[in-house]
Amino acid sequence: MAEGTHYIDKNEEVIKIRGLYKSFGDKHVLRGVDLDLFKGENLAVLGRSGTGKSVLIKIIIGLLQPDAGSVIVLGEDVNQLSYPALRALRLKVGFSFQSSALYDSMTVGENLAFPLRRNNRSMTKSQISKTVNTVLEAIGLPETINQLPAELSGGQKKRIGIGRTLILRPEIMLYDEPTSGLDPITSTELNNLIVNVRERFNTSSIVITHDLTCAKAVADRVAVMEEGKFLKIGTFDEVFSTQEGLIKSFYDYNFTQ
Ligand SMILES: Nc1ncnc2c1ncn2[C@@H]1O[C@H](COP(=O)(O)OP(=O)(O)OP(=O)(O)O)[C@@H](O)[C@H]1O
Repeated sequence: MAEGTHYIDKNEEVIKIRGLYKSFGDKHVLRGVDLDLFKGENLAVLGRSGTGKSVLIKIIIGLLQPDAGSVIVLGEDVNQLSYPALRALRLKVGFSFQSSALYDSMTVGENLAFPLRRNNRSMTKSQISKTVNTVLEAIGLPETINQLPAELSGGQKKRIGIGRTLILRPEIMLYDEPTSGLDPITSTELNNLIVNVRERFNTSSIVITHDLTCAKAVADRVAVMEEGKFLKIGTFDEVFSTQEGLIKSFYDYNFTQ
């Protein structure tokens, strides 16, 4: 992956998951998930559709309750928090939706300002405007400030979606399929952005993706999920140096077609 000046602290887990189980009726989705995200780390979570990646993310941000196991985020046990404490924690965990989830009737600038207006009521207009400009510059789209989402390309929308998540300065970023639906060149730009975000905003991140080029470009470690647990976790080369069937087929599908 791209080299930077970041430092990964392997003594500090910003997310620590142990023994996580979740079923819906008789459908056992998570079956014993253990996972650490270290401070400063970018971790890619790979897995086929329906293996439980989104369920895992929803449990991390407290939108779903697990049946068993523990999820510690920034030192707090997500399942034991009161609603106000959970809300406060969620402000430190930015979730960047696959769909970008922008408000169509608002300009880019208004979309970015919206989370600040809602969550930082003490900020002045000029502080909000300054913060919006800083983030727009960081994501490389300052010229779009007065545009509507409908006027943006797919790649630009994804960048603005990421910007809107960054505006609250989260400590952890969760990216859901950041490159899905994008051409290879735009995907590369998104991958570079994810690497730059870590450098500039000191985030630790989980990147959910099917795109191995993305995983290779952005992640320090990759974790392959299959049937509700992690089959293998390690550097890209460690994980994909195997001849093991499922992992090899994942690799072949991405790189040898
Ligand atoms: N609220 C729910 N009620 C019932 N079943 C659910 C619920 N949420 C998820 N599931 C089931 O859990 C399984 C895992 O879903 P999940 O969305 O986590 O998969 P995924 O790995 O994120 O897939 P994809 O890559 O397609 O997004 C699926 O079979 C899904 O139908």
